[in-house]
Amino acid sequence: MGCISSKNVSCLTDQGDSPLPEPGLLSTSQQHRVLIDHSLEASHNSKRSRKSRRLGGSDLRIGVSLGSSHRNIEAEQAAAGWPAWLCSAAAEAVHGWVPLKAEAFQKLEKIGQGTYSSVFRAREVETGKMVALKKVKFDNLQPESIRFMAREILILRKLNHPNIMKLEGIVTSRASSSIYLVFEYMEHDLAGLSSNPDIRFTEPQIKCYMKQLLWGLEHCHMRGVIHRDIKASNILVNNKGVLKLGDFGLANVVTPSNKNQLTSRVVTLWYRAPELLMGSTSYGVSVDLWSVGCVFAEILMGKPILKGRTEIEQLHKIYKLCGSPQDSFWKRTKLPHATSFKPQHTYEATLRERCKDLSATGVYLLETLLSMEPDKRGTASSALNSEYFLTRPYACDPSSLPKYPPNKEMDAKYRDDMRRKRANLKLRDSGVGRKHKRPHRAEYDPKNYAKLPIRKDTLEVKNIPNEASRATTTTHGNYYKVSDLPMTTGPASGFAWAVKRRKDPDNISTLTYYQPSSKSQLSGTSVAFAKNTFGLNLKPDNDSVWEVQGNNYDDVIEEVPSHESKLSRIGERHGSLDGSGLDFSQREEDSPKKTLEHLQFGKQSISGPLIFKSGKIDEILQRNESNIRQAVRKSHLQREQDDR
Ligand SMILES: Nc1ncnc2c1ncn2[C@@H]1O[C@H](COP(=O)(O)OP(=O)(O)OP(=O)(O)O)[C@@H](O)[C@H]1O
Repeated sequence: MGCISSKNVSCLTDQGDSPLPEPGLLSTSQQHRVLIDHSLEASHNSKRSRKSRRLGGSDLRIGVSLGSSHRNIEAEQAAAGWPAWLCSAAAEAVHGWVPLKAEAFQKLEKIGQGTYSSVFRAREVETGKMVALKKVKFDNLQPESIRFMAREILILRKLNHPNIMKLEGIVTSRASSSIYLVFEYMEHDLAGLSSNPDIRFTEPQIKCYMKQLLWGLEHCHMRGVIHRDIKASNILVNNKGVLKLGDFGLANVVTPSNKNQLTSRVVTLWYRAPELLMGSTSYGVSVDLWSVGCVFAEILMGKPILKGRTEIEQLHKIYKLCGSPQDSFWKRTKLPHATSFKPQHTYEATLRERCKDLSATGVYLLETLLSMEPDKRGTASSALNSEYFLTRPYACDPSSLPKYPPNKEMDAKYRDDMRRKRANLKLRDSGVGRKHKRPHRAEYDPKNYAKLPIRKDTLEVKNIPNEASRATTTTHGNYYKVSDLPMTTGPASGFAWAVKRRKDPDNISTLTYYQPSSKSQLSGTSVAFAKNTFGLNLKPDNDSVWEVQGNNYDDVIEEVPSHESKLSRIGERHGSLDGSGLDFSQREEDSPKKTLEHLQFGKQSISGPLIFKSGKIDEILQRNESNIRQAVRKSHLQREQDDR
């Protein structure tokens, strides 16, 4: 199976010079040849590609860079069956391929729900082979979101390794506004397996998974690809014990010569490296190594090790686990938010205590991967050469791994939900919600935002579905139900800003809104706090609420948020370290229309730093809580319908 090259097809299928080949089966090597032959070579040589490299900072740019006869290529692609919207926005991604037909697959059950996609198990009719179909739907066919997905495709086409999820083809039809990416079917993901109480991995098994993960990552890094969303649910495992790294939706390509800035709004919160939390825009592949460390700890312990709900809580947990950085770090660091995150006192590392069962070589590797300083994390190759893998017990063979019943993050969530439902029936009624739900990269539903009656004069947003918006939302894995939220800063907080905030009586039990047009009105706390307390920029008819710099795709592939754009996110904020800080965020998924209406507090729109007294807030929050629940229910129902 697979998309076949429109150029190679004649010799493959013996159809002479037929310009319209039928999709068919290709051997792996043929498919590989197709991938190498086309697309990327073209993109590297094109003028447009050089321009976008200059503009945006990656040597892999999405854009039409197919040489002089762009129109011809579009026509050729249209003739091959690609929809016009796809050819015009992302010709490069599908260049040399022909689409697979929907009828070639029998769609079975839904097996995964991502932020931008639903994943289904399906059977290839002709061969009976199981595949995973990742349905990517484009609201309004916005070119930015199409090109965004195109980058994922291009990166997948660039990679070819047994431990990297292989893109086998693309299903689409001229009439449809969505496409299906076809992947080999994987029975499990590491989130589902490691959280299953019935499964406890042995050391050889853990070594086996870790080695495969590091091999896959080494392949990416050697090709300049930073994954930027490594987490247990993006690591898939099949019944032969083969592990594959998936979901390259946030990946980007960096080269040594490429000095452009990257966005720090990447990687799901629990797996996010400290330098990203501190706002680094010049990071490298070591952010992936940090995430690998988190995954390593997760499969050792059977649960995620750093489950922060806010950026600041995440860093606090990191300090408590790995120790806070030395004074010398704070003196020399130039990370934009470092001072906001400097703890008042130092923390000793507790990693060794928490990993008592792990061998010394394992602890050493884990400590290396979870080094606060990126350049101490080593590389995927050095990790593979570490003593951990070279000492007994050695990694087992993948084929000797037990066969588990299908187990995915989704199954784990279902298990959790059922357990929670049973145990928390009463709590739910009194408004207490989930606190540590596994974070997704993003959790918002643009469709619902689009209809909001937001006043243009008070709220603004720039163009959206691009990497920055997608990345920005990564932090929305963390959310509280609003009525849970403690409204004062607790005494245990050790961070400078939190202490400062306590000294300011107006900042206790208040909500401070940011008004884009009046920076001077930010409340007395640090900007770092304010930016995440409640920044909201909205546009009346846009698909999203995230503001990013630039609205040209090439410009925004890597967002470097301005001061203001950083202030413009809803739902992400610095909470207090002890969880007692002011918090008014909610899941994006949980906060569609109704929620936002209520963020305006009825008819009162947000037009400045509004201060609410705490008593009122409780009342408002309770009202919001019930409205949020209603809205969530509606949006889930809607999503279910859409998926059908
Ligand atoms: N090839 C596959 N085989 C089986 N299941 C898969 C496959 N690819 C993805 N899934 C399942 O679907 C889920 C979502 O897929 P994916 O992560 O690619 O989507 P996404 O929209 O990028 O998600 P997220 O927002 O969580 O990053 C995965 O966690 C996994 O459980």
